[in-house]
Amino acid sequence: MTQSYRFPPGFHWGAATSAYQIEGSPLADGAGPSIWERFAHTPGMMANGDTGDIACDHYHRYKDDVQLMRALGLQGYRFSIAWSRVLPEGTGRINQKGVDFYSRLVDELLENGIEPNATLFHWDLPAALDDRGGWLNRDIAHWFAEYANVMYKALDGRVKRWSTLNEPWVVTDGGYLHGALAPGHRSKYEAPIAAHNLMRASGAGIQAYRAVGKHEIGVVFNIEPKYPASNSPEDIAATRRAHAYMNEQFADPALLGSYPPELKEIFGPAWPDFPEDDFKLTQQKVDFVGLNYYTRAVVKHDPNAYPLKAVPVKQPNTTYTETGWEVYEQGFTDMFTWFKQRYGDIPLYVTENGSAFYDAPVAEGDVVQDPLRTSYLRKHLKAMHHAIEQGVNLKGYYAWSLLDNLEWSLGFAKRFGLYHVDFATQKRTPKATAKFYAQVIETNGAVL
Ligand SMILES: N=[N+]=NCCCCNC(=O)[C@@H]1[C@H]2[C@H](O)[C@@H](O)[C@H](O)[C@@H](CO)[C@@H]12
Repeated sequence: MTQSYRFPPGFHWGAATSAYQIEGSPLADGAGPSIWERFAHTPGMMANGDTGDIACDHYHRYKDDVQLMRALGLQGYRFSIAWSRVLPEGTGRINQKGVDFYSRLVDELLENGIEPNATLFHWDLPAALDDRGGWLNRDIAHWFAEYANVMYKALDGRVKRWSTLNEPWVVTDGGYLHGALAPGHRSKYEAPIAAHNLMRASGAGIQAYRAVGKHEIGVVFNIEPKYPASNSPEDIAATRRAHAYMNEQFADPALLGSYPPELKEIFGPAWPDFPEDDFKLTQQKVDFVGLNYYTRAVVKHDPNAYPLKAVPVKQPNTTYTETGWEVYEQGFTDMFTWFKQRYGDIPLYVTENGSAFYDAPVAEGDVVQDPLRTSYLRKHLKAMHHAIEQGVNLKGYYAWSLLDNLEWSLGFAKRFGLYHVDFATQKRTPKATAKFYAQVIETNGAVL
């Protein structure tokens, strides 16, 4: 009997983006600068000197982009809100024109039968708050709750699914430890403090929602399953450290109210003794958790690797994407199994999954042929279906990304979109993967 890949009735199919990566016009209509506005305009920080000044011009083209979503039959759209568009100084004065943009976007989605899924923070912290210490200042938990309340008041009731943060690991690893992302710090003393305050802020945002919210709120983590390069005790210990650092450092304070012991092992004296009371804030009941999956890592011990003493090992005879990530769909299934075992049967959404491959330019009206991206999607949807068959409480899937966009400091060259964007003309062109995904949605997976 051939395997059926039909998903449960009501499984939710969507696509995802984020504000700084697609909107453009970062300072329009009274918006304040974010740390990404500053970082992108700092020479040497961005590939090819790319910035989010225009990006996909979604700030002006959002109605047309909603029609692209409708053409795929999307049931949901995950977007983020630029904090400094609505609170130019991060706290205090509200910029109503900024709030109005997101209100118009939500209404456009609802009018087209697409469910809005809003992320409050997708890395673009207001620069004014960074000037006050940003994620290193414990007060940011209150600043974030103030911002969250402004958006709950403006959009709740129309937005039925909220996320506090997107991928706090990337914010601290990229923005505070290695410096490759905004705000570009390089300190193993700052990274744990920023990580902890991110989870305090997320907890404060969830608490604020419980007072006024009518629907669902959760938090989004990137998970990258780790596999030892050998059975040596050193490699197994290195894998354990890498797993705790990337996959447990944020979910544990949110869902267990504690940190894994490996973090003190990794950071040593740079790991603060956080007040026990903090975990009463970081640990809040969530309605769902969003998991972003791209790849796995095979890990070996390396005494010179800072600060993990662990490094990834490139795998032979397999496919890697343009961002250097191994195509490994078994890791997708393994991720769900691990998550359920450690944190219990919390409703889950895949809030991001996708791949960057080179896309050849096409003639007018054609479809961009992207077989490697279609293969990645097909393999990962099947792997996700296996997880559901194994009893994982998975409610939906958001493809990353609706559009080719600004891949942060890697610029526009790394293309994850279901739709190709010609950034010189802003023309959107569907890729073959978009057509395939539309069939997946129409048949609820039966076409896989
Ligand atoms: N090494 N390594 N391993 C993989 C670690 C992945 C960490 N980066 C992400 O998950 C980011 C997430 C982000 O939300 C989005 O804004 C980004 O555009 C995508 C694509 O990059 C993904």
